[in-house]
Amino acid sequence: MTSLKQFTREEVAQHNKDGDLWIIIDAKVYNLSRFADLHPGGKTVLFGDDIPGQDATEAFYGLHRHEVLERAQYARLQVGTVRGEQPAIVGRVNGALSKVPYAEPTWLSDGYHSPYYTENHKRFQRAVREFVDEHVYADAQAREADGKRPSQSVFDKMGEVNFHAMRLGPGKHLKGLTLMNGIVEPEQFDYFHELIITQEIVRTGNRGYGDGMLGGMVIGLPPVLNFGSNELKAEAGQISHPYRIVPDIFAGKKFICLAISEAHAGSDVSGIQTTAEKSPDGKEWIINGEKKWITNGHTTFFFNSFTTGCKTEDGFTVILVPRGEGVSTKPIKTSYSATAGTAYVTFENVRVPVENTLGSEGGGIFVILSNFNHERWVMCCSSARSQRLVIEEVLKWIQQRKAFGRPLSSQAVIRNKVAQMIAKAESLQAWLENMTYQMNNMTYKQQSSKLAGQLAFLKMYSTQCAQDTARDAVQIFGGRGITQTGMGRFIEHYHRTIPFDALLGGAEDVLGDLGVRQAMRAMPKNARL
Ligand code: HEM
Repeated sequence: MTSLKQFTREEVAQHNKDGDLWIIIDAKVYNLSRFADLHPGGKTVLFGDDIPGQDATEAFYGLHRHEVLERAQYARLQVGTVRGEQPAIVGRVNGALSKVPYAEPTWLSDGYHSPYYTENHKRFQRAVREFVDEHVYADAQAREADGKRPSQSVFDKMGEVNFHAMRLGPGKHLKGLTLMNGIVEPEQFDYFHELIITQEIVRTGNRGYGDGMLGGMVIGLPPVLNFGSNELKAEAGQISHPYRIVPDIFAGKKFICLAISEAHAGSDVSGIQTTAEKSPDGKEWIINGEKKWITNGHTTFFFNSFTTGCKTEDGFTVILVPRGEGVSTKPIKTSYSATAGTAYVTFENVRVPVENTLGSEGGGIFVILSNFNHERWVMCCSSARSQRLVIEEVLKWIQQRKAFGRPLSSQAVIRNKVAQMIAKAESLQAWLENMTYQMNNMTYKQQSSKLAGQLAFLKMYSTQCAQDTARDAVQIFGGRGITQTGMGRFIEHYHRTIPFDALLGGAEDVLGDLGVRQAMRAMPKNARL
């Protein structure tokens, strides 16, 4: 910036015609003379009232995100600054907390208090935010745009600080690992640390990328950790055996996903038609069938494994199937996001050792159910945080966008919609933190009996709120809320991808029903009005 020239406003005003066009945006002087013909918004708009040679700050921010000016090809249009003036508008600052009201949960907002978070959680949050902003954010924007899987370099970087391992929550799997460069000890790592990790990833604003970022591992690996043999998991360091997958998965070198649903079976696991039969010598499973809607099934095609639900002689059995002969995947086009790698997975006479069985033969339902509470809680963490991101986008938009000569925020109907969004996001986070505190203080068994209903309700309510918020945000952003580039790009993505949350991990109605049935079971039989 020091080499940039300074101009008076009068000097800038001389450049006001076709072929010699300058404008001022936030005290910065831009030469648009050659760019005018290439401007994505057209040439004529650049010659509208009070634009050529003038201060176009307000007009610019009514039509563009700040990030436009940060892109290299546009940043170089800046030729100087206005003498005696300083740019005041701040864009995204890596690692920083947002100053926009309600953009951060209260525990990260100035002057608020929380009984839940320790100094260690705060330090951890700062480190994770810096990490995500520095190493993940840009990749999330680029991959969501081109529909490819998250870049291997990002998986590798995350592996270096054991990010992938931490996404599975507290537990034995963390033993001996250095977490986030040693900020938190493995024994100290709790569900609030995990909540922080999940909520910070969500801030990239790309829901599909979030799932592409090993969503399949978060649901596919716990059955291996909890029910796989030691031989199958292998200790750190012994990574050469093809089935010893855990250390490689934590390093971001191998991948895993959960392969349960099929064309005939979603919530209704008993409808599964993929079969696993024993070979004549009893040493191998021979697997045949087709799985559908498998998150990460396609994009994590290198060295991946499938935690697969199969129909066996004894009922339903879960088997770890490494990619190999007879396994093929192909992408499914959904309204969601190609980055998530949603796939068909076909098994044709695939042979795996019987040692790859997870849990007991016929005991697959238990293996799958044992995962549900954690999976739903993770989804609540991400849903509560992504709603806050929408609020931040909306608050900025209604401040900078003018309609009928006034900012959108001057319309009571708009303020009312925003009020609903904020009330929902705040109540979700408060409930979520309560649940997280309970998880930290309950045994696994207590969690199963006491939290299944609560988490079912929380997940149901999170996705109901999310859909209301998405719909209202689109109304507020208008056409830009359905446009994949430009000012409403996060809103468009959110609105398009949010129905997915309401289906995965239990559809809303099923979850509500589960919670009430559990409550009825716990009713004192002698209770009367
Ligand atoms: C440094 C100066 C500018 C740059 C680099 C720039 C760049 C861009 C870009 C990249 C877009 C496409 C946005 C998208 O992704 O959808 C765009 C759209 C547009 N720009 Fe500019 N622009 C500049 C100045 C202006 C000015 C001064 C005006 C006039 C008020 C203007 C009016 C528009 C309009 C009307 C659109 C279409 C917006 C929409 O459909 O939502 N631009 N501009």
